[in-house]
Amino acid sequence: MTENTQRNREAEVNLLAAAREAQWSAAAFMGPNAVKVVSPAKVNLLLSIGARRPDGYHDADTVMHALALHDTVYLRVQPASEDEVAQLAEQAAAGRVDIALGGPAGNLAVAIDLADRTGADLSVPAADNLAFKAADALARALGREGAEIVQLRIEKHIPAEGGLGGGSSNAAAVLVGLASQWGVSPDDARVVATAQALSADVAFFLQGGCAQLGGAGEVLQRILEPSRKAVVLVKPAGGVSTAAAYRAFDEAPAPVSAALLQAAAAAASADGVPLANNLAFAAESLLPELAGVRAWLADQVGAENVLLCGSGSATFAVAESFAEASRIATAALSRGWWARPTSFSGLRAAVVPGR
Ligand SMILES: C[C@@](CO)(OP(=O)(O)O)[C@H](O)COP(=O)(O)OP(=O)(O)OC[C@H]1O[C@@H](n2ccc(N)nc2=O)[C@H](O)[C@@H]1O
Ligand SMILES: Nc1ncnc2c1ncn2[C@@H]1O[C@H](COP(=O)(O)OP(=O)(O)O)[C@@H](O)[C@H]1O
Repeated sequence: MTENTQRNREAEVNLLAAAREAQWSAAAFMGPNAVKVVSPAKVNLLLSIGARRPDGYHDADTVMHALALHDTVYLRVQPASEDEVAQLAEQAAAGRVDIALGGPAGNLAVAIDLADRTGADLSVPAADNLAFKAADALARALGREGAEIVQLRIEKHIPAEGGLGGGSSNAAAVLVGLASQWGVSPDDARVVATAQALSADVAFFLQGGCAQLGGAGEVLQRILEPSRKAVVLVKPAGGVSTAAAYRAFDEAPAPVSAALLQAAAAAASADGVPLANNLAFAAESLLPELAGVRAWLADQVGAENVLLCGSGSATFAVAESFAEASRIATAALSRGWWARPTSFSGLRAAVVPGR
């Protein structure tokens, strides 16, 4: 190969890399076909798991609260020809691109760029991403049979397997983003039913703020006044799988006391809800380091209440102020844990207006 041919080949490769990069750049997500969607984290102020049902799920009475900590989902929808989608399907089947095919007629091609900013380097194949499952389910629910390409860029600040609901929140963000692109209200009954069918946490993120949910955790019961307090989150390196936590729970189920449930039911605002989580014991049996995190947080000056986030592995403490939350987070980081100061918020999965 001559020096010139070599240089041309390198230039070609660089151009290809630049074109690929440009496809995911911020500019690619501007314009009428694109939206930016905020995708918040949650904690469960109350998580009261009950009996295992015949369908394998458990009854759940929970009060969830959105946090200011959030992922950002950029979403672009492009009409395409059937040939284009068929070509993408062929390339995906050959393993050349990571694109998932969904919709009622395999007509929806979904490409996902997951940019993990939590330091964990999360990697999920497009077909397994909850964001794809949401796009697929909504396209089916709305009977959208036309060929379309959906491009998603998910900037993750919420650590996975933390009990912070990041994946579910991304799914809710995709429902809301696609609904806006497809001319449907986010409160449309088909969007709500799709969220509920996906999971309890997805259903919550359509509502956001502070809410009490029943059923298996997907049935909205009532809305509570959100808290304005600061929160510190601490998570050790390991995660807890939600399904594994529920399995461990079944080996030693212990109910939340009736008095506590009554106090939660009587609370009109988030600040009046007593903290409780009867999945915590099961999660600690799976990841014993969690007991150490809990004890350490409870010892910190300025940390008022300490509780495991859902099925773990993050733990939260309500802090006296954002400054206190930041100070505790810094101390936790120096112990090698992931930690963030944040606050309770009234956020829900919602399109950011005016872009
Ligand atoms: C525990 C909670 C608290 O909000 O969430 P995380 O803390 O994991 O985020 C929820 O109950 C989780 O909700 P979500 O994460 O949406 O669960 P799903 O994907 O529907 O279920 C994952 C698995 O958990 C088990 N599961 C979930 C919910 C439920 N009420 N009973 C169950 O037994 C099932 O084994 C299921 O296969
Ligand atoms: N968009 C996504 N973001 C994070 N995790 C996802 C996503 N899609 C699928 N997952 C998978 O779901 C698992 C649990 O994710 P997540 O919802 O963040 O945890 P949790 O239920 O503990 O809050 C991850 O380990 C990952 O494999």
